[in-house]
Amino acid sequence: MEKVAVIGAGSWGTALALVLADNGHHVRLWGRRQDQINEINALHTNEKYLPGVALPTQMVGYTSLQEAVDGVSTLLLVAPTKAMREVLAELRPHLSEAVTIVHASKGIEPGTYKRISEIIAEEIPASLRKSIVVLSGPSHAEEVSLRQPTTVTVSSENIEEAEFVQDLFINQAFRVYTNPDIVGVELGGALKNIIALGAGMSDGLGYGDNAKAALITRGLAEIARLGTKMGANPLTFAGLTGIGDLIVTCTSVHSRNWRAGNMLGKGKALQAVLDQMGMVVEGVRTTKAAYELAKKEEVEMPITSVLHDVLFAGKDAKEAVDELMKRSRTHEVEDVSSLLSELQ
Ligand SMILES: NC(=O)C1=CN([C@@H]2O[C@H](COP(=O)(O)OP(=O)(O)OC[C@H]3O[C@@H](n4cnc5c(N)ncnc54)[C@H](OP(=O)(O)O)[C@@H]3O)[C@@H](O)[C@H]2O)C=CC1
Ligand SMILES: O=C(CO)COP(=O)(O)O
Repeated sequence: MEKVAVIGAGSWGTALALVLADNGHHVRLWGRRQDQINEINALHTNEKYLPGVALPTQMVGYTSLQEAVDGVSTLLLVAPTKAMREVLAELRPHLSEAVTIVHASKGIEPGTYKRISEIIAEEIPASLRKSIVVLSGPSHAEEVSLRQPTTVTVSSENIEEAEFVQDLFINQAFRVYTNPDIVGVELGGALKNIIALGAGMSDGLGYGDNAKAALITRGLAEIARLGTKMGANPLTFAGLTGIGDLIVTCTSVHSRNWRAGNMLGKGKALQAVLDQMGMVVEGVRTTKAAYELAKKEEVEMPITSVLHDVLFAGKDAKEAVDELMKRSRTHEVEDVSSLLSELQ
């Protein structure tokens, strides 16, 4: 059995800690608020983030990073993307030997356009890490904590380390696959949150299932377009961390991105929505990062582009949909359009 420190005691960190504890591992869950950690240790609950869920008694909460990481073989990072660098910088002095570093967060850093594995590689020296492994896929914490059937993918440049992490997590309710395409796995997980905001917005505007199916399908097309430009395997977007996560986030009431989009579609202002959510809505920052990255890389991302304008430039949500519908006609499959333009 392994000693694992889970860094981030929000919904997802707590749910993943529960999977590890179910598998018999020694789990330390780090959070920054003493009241929350007292609750986890005394009452074995985390009511703010996973209401009604009884946590295993062998899961121990810490507010000291030093104590949480002392002697562990594996770190699981589950902080919001915007806090990742700060958490890693705080963590670094407490690491004395190389550990396996897993992350399960979903985002891209605005300004640098770095994926989280790239941020980890920058912040933690190579001598202190055995490998960096990404865990991603269609997996809402609320369902994982009820042990409902869930599938995810782990990805690393080091296949043995990916398999080590697969073995840490896999159980009857939580099935884990491996995929060597770390770029595709991370980008699929991050970019689907943009489309989920759009799907929520479409529902909030009162549009139906046709519109949502269009957003999911054309959303996947633009995710794959940017992803392949950044070096991903296009087939990854047909898998759990691509279409799988896109479906769950665009259609589940558990999705914070969908819920935030829904409120925006009903006319609420962005800041009011974020204040009301009280949980991380990664899609907002990721929209900004992806919009800028797509411009830089000259990749067409029409849905991301109009969402960017709704979130950050005051565009009306209904007008954004009209704009998407009025775009000039095109082929659905890009290879066809490039072939035709070559023939012309
Ligand atoms: N929830 C889910 O089902 C899933 C989430 N994810 C991803 O996991 C990541 C974390 O999300 P999730 O757990 O849901 O988020 P939550 O909103 O549930 O919790 C956020 C957690 O991060 C902590 N936090 C916030 N800011 C900082 C900071 N500056 N330094 C340290 N800790 C901080 C919060 O602490 P505090 O309470 O003290 O504010 C809280 O513990 C995201 O990238 C998300 O996309 C991926 C798959 C599923
Ligand atoms: O990534 C997730 C499910 O796979 C969680 O999505 P939300 O952050 O929108 O809740």
